[in-house]
Amino acid sequence: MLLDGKTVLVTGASAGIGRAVAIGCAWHGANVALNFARDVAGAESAVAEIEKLGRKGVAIQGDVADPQTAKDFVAKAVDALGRVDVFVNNAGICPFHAFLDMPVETFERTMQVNLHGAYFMVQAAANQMVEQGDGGSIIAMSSISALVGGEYQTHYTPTKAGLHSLMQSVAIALGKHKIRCNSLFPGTILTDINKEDLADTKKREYMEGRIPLGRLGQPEDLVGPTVFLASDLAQYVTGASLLVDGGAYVNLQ
Ligand SMILES: NC(=O)C1=CN([C@@H]2O[C@H](COP(=O)(O)OP(=O)(O)OC[C@H]3O[C@@H](n4cnc5c(N)ncnc54)[C@H](OP(=O)(O)O)[C@@H]3O)[C@@H](O)[C@H]2O)C=CC1
Ligand SMILES: C[C@H](O)[C@@H]1OC(=O)[C@H](O)[C@@H]1O
Repeated sequence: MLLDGKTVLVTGASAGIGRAVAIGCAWHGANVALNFARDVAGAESAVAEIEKLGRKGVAIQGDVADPQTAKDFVAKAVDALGRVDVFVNNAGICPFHAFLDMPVETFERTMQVNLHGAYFMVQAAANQMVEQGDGGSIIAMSSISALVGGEYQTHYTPTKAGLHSLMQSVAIALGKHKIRCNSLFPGTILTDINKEDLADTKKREYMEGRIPLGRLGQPEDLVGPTVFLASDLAQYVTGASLLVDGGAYVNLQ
């Protein structure tokens, strides 16, 4: 199995993409520690799924916007599972809002969760990998939004571009430690984050119509790309990004 014997940490894994990726990594052989903020039942059921696959799973609660959460998550994951081979920075929010009257708190919270939180999480995971001395893989759940704009996402798209920029810089900083750092760029994936936005049938049909593969994404669509970047199949891939969008980005006209 591609992730046999590896320990994977995933942030924001009580629901959506993070949950699918955590369970998917276990399916491919990994033990998994998952971070979440509020959804205890979601996190516990993800651990139950991981254990059903015969792997170890542990759920650790913490708000990634607090820099201390990063140190605590990595320390508790190492206590429970022994080490960190793969770190998936996935936790994120996207409270859709117009630009001209964006509340300061919405802007700041989005930055703190999506970008500041990622910075300290990646730093904590990288320090653990450096201490272990045998490399690792860091994967950021960035977005197609790192490449394109969104009218109601002016606070969000910069966090996704920033996340990819962080991966590019840490790929250089951590290369000497054999730690690879890459970004995934999901397109529109059906999860709670956009449930309300896509409840608008006209918008949903427009979005679907833009996708050459003919459908919006499901959280499970991110499992294969994550496992690839996590595994030794990607041993010479670092500082890279991979679009997982059914072809939406290239469909201009
Ligand atoms: N869905 C999409 O179309 C796309 C999503 N992405 C990115 O993928 C990632 C996952 O999104 P998605 O699965 O759709 O979203 P969901 O809303 O379905 O899930 C978000 C997850 O993040 C957790 N989370 C939210 N805030 C925090 C926090 N402060 N600290 C720790 N955990 C937190 C939630 O946990 P809890 O509920 O327990 O708080 C939940 O487990 C995000 O970074 C998003 O930007 C990128 C491109 C497209
Ligand atoms: C939440 C949105 O539906 C989703 O988030 C992203 O990053 C994608 O670009 C979509 O806009």
